[in-house]
Amino acid sequence: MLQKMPEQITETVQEFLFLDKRYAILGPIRLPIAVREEEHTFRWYGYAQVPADVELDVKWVVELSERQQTFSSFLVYGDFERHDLPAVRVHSVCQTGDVFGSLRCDCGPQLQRSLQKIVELGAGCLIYLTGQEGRGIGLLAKALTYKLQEGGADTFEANRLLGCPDDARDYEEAAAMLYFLREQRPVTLLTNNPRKLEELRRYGIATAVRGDHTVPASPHNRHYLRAKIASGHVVDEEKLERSISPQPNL
Ligand SMILES: Nc1nc2c(ncn2[C@@H]2O[C@H](COP(=O)(O)OP(=O)(O)OP(=O)(O)O)[C@@H](O)[C@H]2O)c(=O)[nH]1
Repeated sequence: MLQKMPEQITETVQEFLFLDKRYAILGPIRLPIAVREEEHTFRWYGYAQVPADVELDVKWVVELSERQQTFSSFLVYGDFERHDLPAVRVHSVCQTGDVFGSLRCDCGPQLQRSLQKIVELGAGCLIYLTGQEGRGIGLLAKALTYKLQEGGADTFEANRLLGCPDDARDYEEAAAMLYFLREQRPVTLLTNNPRKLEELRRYGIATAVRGDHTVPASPHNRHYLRAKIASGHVVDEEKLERSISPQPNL
C-alpha cells in the first residue's frame, strides 16, 4: 500500500453532513460518456455514509470498498451548481432494464433519456441509487414478482402477494447529494412519480419542480405502465398511447 497518499487522492475525499448523517463524497472524476453517440464529459462522484467515530481517510475508503462492493454514485454535467434550473434524474437501479435492456419496464429508456435531456439542457445531475432494486425489495424478490405477474398480478399486487410494500424506497441520500451540490436551489426533477418529488421536498429540496419523464412504451410494458398510472404516476398519455399503438407510416 502507498505510504504517503498523492494529493490528487486525498483531495478527492470530502466530508459532508446532512440531517445528522456523515457522508464521504469522492470526486469529481472525469467520465466521458457517449450520449446519442456523441462524447460528453460528466463529473462522477461516489459516496457512502460514514460512522461518526471513524477517521475518514483513504485507507478507510479502501477498506470499506473491499467489504461492501456496491455503492450509489452520481454524475454531474455542465455548470450544475450555478444553473438556474438544471435537470435532475434520481434513478432507482434496475438490473434487468438498465443493464440488460429488458422491455418489461421503462427503466432503461428513462435512464438513457435522462442523460440526453441533461446534455440538451446543458446542466444536470443523475443520481443512481443502487440500494433500490425492485422499488426497494431487491433483485430476487423482484424476480419472484415477475413470476407472479406472469400469473396475472399487476406490479403492485405482486409485491403485496410476497408481503412486500408497494414501494420501499427512501430518498434521504439523494436529497443529501443534491444539497451537497446546490443546497436548496431549485431543480427540475425528471420523474412521473409525484411521491419522489414530495419525498425530496420533505428532505429539504423544497424548491424542486417536476419535469415529465414519459418515454416510448412497448407492448411488453403496457400493463406495467397502466398499473403505475393507476397508482398515481403522472404520465403524458398522448406520448404513451402514440408509442403503444404506433400509427402506420404514411
Ligand atoms: N417490485 C418491482 N419493481 C420493479 C418492477 N419493474 C421495475 N421495477 C423497479 O422499479 C424501480 C423504478 O421504479 P418505477 O416504479 O418504474 O418508477 P419510479 O422510479 O417510481 O418513477 P419514475 O421517476 O417516473 O421512473 C426500479 O428499481 C426497478 O427495478 C416490477 O415489476 N416489480
